[in-house]
Amino acid sequence: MRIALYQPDIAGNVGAVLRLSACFGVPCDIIEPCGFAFSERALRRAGMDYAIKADIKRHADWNAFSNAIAPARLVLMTTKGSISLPKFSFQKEDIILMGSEGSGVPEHVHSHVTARVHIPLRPEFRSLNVAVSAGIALAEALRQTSQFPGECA
Ligand SMILES: C[S@@+](CC[C@H](N)C(=O)[O-])C[C@H]1O[C@@H](n2cnc3c(N)ncnc32)[C@H](O)[C@@H]1O
Repeated sequence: MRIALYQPDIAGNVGAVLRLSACFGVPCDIIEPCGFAFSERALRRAGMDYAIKADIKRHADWNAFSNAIAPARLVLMTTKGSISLPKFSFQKEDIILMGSEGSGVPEHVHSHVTARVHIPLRPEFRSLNVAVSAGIALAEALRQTSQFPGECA
């Protein structure tokens, strides 16, 4: 399992996802450009001591990411997903792709992914915070594939 962030805008959200990544031992791909100056130094300065222990791979853009990860399945978390999280079956090598805070991912990314999955919400609410949705999706994926730390598959 891996988690990938598409052009994240908010440093605090990236810090929260990198903390998930470090705590669960799940590598994190960051698809740039980011909406802020991303660097290990900045993470250290912000006191994100968990985050700097994450296995981070930075990619200059979508094409660089896409070439680096083939042939893994890409599971896009999106409010427009055609299948709901409780009904989706994860596989061990899946990459969970999260959209950017403002605009999710562009159409060409929607058409590139293997599956588009939504977390069901009450109808009057549009979306969750990106780091919260990453945590919910990752927990379900790790549970289904018996990949929580210390679990034997
Ligand atoms: C604040 S939302 C962005 C909303 C954006 N307007 C869109 O259409 O994707 C940031 C990211 O969190 C994830 N997300 C938020 N709520 C979600 C939900 N209910 N189901 C699946 N993913 C969700 C998606 O990856 C989304 O791109």
